Amino acid sequence: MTLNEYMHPRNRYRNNPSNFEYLANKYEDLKPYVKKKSKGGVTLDFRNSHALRALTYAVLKEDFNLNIQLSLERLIPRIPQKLNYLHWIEDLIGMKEQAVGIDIGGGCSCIHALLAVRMNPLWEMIVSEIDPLNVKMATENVERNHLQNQIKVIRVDPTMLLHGLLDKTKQYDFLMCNPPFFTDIIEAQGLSNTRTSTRHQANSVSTASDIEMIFNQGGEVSFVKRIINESYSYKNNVRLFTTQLGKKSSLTEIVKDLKLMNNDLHYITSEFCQGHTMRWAIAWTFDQTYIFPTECHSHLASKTIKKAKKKEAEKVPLNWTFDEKYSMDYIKKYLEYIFNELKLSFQNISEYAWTFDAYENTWSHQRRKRRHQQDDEQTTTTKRLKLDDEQSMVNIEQTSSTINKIKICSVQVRLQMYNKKCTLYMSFVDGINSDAANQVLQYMKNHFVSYETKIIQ
Ligand SMILES: C[S@@+](CC[C@H](N)C(=O)[O-])C[C@H]1O[C@@H](n2cnc3c(N)ncnc32)[C@H](O)[C@@H]1O
Repeated sequence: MTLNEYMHPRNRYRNNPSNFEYLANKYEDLKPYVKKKSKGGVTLDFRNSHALRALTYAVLKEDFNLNIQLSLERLIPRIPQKLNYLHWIEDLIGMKEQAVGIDIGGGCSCIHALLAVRMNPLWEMIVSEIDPLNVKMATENVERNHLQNQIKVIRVDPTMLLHGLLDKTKQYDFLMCNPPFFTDIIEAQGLSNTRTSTRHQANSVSTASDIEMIFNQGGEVSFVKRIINESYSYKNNVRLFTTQLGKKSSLTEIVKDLKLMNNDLHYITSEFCQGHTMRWAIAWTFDQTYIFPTECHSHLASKTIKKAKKKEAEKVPLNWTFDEKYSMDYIKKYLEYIFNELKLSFQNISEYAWTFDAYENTWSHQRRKRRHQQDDEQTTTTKRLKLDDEQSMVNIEQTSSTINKIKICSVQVRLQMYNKKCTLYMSFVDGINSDAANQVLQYMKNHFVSYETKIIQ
């Protein structure tokens, strides 16, 4: 079973895998490795490291205008899987146009940082690495693409992770990491329990060196636990910490630990799928005002893919994309205008994200409601006049307002900029009317033009 349909929705290879034949005709170095199949079409031997490297070169040049050099003695990155991780980060940080990120262990390719800044031209990346060859090649790859103003490759000591790399006077939007996966050479060679005996041979070659694959003080679990421990010292500097994991068992172990910790960090987990490969991921933050976007949560359970997918479909946030001419700030003003107009009790959770609670339906049948409201106001005035003498008005009003406090809905609202267009996302969180977010969105759409006219006048 291929997992491509579970790739990130913005992953350009999700419905459009690389065309090997086209690439082979265009890129001479790839040509020798692309073979015609007897039944038509072409194939590439993923177990041949030369073929894998030539394909990576071709894909990066063709789709990202990136020229890189890779060593056959080091990890050759799989681009579609890297995109899954990066798009997830883009979602986590709210599609920020400007961001500063950190990549722990950039490898010789420096792939996370190169793709990150290619897709987000205003981002900056700080990349750490312990392996001298990787540092040299990563630096050259950055220079080869003239991205040294945006990407800094820093050689660190193997005992260092965050301490000594991060600057406590600076702010970073995210941290990412693809840690060395294995505990020792036995595990790295697949001789221990990472693959069960019933699983077939890996579909592609691994060119990773020992230094890249092995963290001999406990593999990726220990590596990530160390990052988590050190992250406490930078809770006010880094908004979102993330890491990828090569094994599901590592995720289970780390989550078990996090649950036991009585701490002020909150986290989510997710999976990245591509071809026959799955990777796992975890994101955590100490920012109590931050709400993880719904689409970033884990959405796959290997054995119940269909069920999970259906559930996920129900959770997909409503969205509304605006014309390029509307800035995020304009839409922000509009939203806050609507929240006030509909008397929704709202709270900013970040610059472009809110939650609102509604305790009465103020968006449907507005005219009738307004008439009712006027009637009610008249009755209240009469009551007030009658009761003023008895000094009991306050009590009555307080009692009736608490009696009516049944929550219709809590809704999460976010704005994100992508390709110069602002998109509004709304997700129903809880309450008695699960369609309420949809109804409010409809109200917003219906009143957008009249708001614009009002503003222009
Ligand atoms: C699995 S590789 C990931 C390479 C690349 N980011 C990728 O995804 O293809 C892990 C990398 O982390 C580096 N590394 C190991 N310990 C490190 C440390 N303490 N600080 C920074 N990098 C480290 C290794 O040299 C290796 O290049």
